[in-house]
Amino acid sequence: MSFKKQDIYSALETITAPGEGKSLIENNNVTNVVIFGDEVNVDVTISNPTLQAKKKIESEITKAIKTNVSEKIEVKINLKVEKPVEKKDPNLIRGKEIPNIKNIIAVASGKGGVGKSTITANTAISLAKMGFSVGVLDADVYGPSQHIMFDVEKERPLSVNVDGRSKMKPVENYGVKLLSLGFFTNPDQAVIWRGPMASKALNQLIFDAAWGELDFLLIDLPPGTGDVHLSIVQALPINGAVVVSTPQNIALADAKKGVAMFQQDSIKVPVLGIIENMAYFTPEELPENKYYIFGKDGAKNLAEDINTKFLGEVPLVQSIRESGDVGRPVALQEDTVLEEAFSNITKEMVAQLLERNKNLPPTEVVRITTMSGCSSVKK
Ligand SMILES: Nc1ncnc2c1ncn2[C@@H]1O[C@H](COP(=O)(O)OP(=O)(O)OP(=O)(O)O)[C@@H](O)[C@H]1O
Repeated sequence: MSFKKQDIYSALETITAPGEGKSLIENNNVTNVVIFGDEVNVDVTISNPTLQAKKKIESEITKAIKTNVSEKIEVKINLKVEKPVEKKDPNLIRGKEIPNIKNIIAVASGKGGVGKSTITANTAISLAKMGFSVGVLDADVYGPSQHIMFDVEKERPLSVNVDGRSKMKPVENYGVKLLSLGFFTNPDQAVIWRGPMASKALNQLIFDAAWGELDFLLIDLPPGTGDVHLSIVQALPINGAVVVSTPQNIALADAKKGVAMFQQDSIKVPVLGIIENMAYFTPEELPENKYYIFGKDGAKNLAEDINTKFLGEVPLVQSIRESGDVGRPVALQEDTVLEEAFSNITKEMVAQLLERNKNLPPTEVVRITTMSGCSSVKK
C-alpha cells in the first residue's frame, strides 16, 4: 500500500470544521500528519470540548481516510481541545472573507420603521434588473420581513452539497437570492434573540450558505446601533453602508448615530450615503401634489451637514406599502415614477461604491465584475 501525506490532507479536506463552513484543513484544525508505514497519526485541535464533538470528529477523520485513501490504513488521532480566541467575545461574527461575493453593502437605519427593508428589497431588485447578480441577507433579528417582500414566505432554503460539504441554498425570486432569519422563526412566536444566539444564526446564514457568485450582497441590518449588528459590521468585509432615514427630526438624530457608528475607529466602514424615505406624501392620483408631512429635505440637509452623500429620495406612496405587503416590490414595475426613483438611488449607490473602491488600498478593493446592462451607471 502506498500513499502520500498529500493524500491524507486531501481526504481531510472533505470534512467540514464544526460550525465554520470551512474544511478542517482550511480552518487549520489539523496541526500535523505523520505516516509510519500503514499507520497514520493525525494531530487535530478543535474548540468544542464535548464528548460528542470529539467522537464525531474522530469518526469523520477515520472514515474520510479509509474511504478516500485506503481501508487498510490504521488511523490514530491525537485530539486536543483549545478554546478559540474568538470566545472572548461571544457576539463576534468572525471577519472571514466570503468567497465569490464581490461587494457587501449594509443597509442600516437609526430608527425603526423608516423603510430600511423596503429600500433594501427595491434596491436589490433594481440591481438585478441592471444585470448584476444580487443576494439579500435579512439580518433583522427583531422583525425579518424580506421573505414576505420577496413573496417566498412559505419557502425554505434547501440543503445542497458544495465540494463535499452541506450548505444552505438561498431561496431565489425576482433574480435575487435571499436568506432571511424569517425562514427559521415562527411568525406567531416572539423570538428573543440574545447577542450570541443571533450571531451564531447569522454566521451560518453567511458562511454556511451556497451564495454562488454575487456582485452584491445587501444586508438588511436590525434598526438601531445594538450589539447584534455592531458585531456584524465589525466582522464582515463590508464595502459600504447606506443609512435610511425619514426627514423627521427624531429619525434624523438616530440616522446620525448610525452614520457615526460606521465611522468609529473600530469599524471604519465607508458610508456611501443617506437615502431619504417617505420624503413627502403623494396621492397616487395626484402625483404633482407633494405634502411634506415629516418635514422637508431633512435627510438631504443631514447628509450635507455630516459630509455624506445624499443618494436620493423616495416618496410616501400607498402602493409602496401595498406592493411590499403582497410581495411584489415597486422596483419590479416598468417605466413608472417609483421604479425610476429606486433605479436612480441604486445607480447613485453603485457610483459611490465604485468611487470608494477606487480609493481603497488594492487588497481591500473588491471589484464589480460585470457592468452588463448597467451602462447608465455613472463613472
Ligand atoms: N416610501 C414608502 N411609502 C409607503 N409605505 C412605505 C414606504 N417605505 C416603507 N413603507 C412601509 O412602512 C412600513 C415600514 O417599512 P419597513 O419594514 O421597510 O421599515 P424598516 O425600517 O425596515 O422597519 P424595521 O424597523 O422593522 O426594520 C412597511 O409597512 C412598509 O411597507
